[in-house]
Amino acid sequence: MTWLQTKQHDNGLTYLEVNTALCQAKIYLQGAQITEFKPSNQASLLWVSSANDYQPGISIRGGIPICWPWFGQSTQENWPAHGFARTKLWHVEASLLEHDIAIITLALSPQEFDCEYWPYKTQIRVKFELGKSLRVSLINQNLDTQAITLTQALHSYFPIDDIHQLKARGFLGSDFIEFAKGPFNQESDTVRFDRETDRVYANLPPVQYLESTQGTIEVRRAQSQSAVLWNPWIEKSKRLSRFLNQDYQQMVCLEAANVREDSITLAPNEQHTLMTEIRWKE
Ligand SMILES: O=P(O)(O)OC[C@H]1O[C@H](O)[C@H](O)[C@@H](O)[C@@H]1O
Repeated sequence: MTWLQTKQHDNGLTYLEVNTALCQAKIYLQGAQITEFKPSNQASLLWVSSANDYQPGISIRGGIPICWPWFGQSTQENWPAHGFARTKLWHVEASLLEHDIAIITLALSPQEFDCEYWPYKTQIRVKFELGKSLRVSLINQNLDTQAITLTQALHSYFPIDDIHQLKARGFLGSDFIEFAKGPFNQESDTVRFDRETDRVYANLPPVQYLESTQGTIEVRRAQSQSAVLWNPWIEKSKRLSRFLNQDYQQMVCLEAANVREDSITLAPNEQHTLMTEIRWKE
């Protein structure tokens, strides 16, 4: 059996299935969204809601949605939250297996760019490196004649056996904004969860740990000046699409990002790569 297969979900979405000596994974072409990553002999490292219905044109609730070229709500009324890249159809630009590491690059074709939202010539690619760890790089290049400014996030959803027991570590010394208030100084290294949490962190160290009874997930970021930590808790869970009321108990998002004051400005021809790498801590 080949290590890479192209398959189709019953609802029509195309995905890549990866099976190597080191891991199994699924990557949807819509949104360049990885929904499954399981290192061999270890548990899954990504969470997807069982309420998800994999419909064309609708972002999948889980895995790693790509938020681009803006994060959160747009300043423009009625523009989609988290940009347009997460619902567009990407194509496979390259795939190879090197020392058992699967390397797959997806790109967004120029015709998939929505000129209403983004009238600039830009190239974006997502490179997945799948081994014992998962590395995701969002590569932005400005092909325009003017500078462009964008915000972005790799919106990773992680599986947690019980949110009440979770200790998210590695936050000491950072600052965060929450619900339009702050910045607050993060005074302890560990964050615990007992309410809706929706923080944008700045000055955060490059590695955090999600420690729960099933193990510790290590989350690394590079060229990421911000990170978002999110759990919708009880009330917001009821309003979220493709999300069960009790799903908040089993997930947390820790997102490698460049948002708010940490937006990225690219001069003509300039390139920027946002990266996150996740693994089970040995
Ligand atoms: O429902 P979505 O558009 O996918 O957004 C899901 C969540 O994304 C981020 O983590 C934001 O900080 C949250 O405020 C938002 O609720």
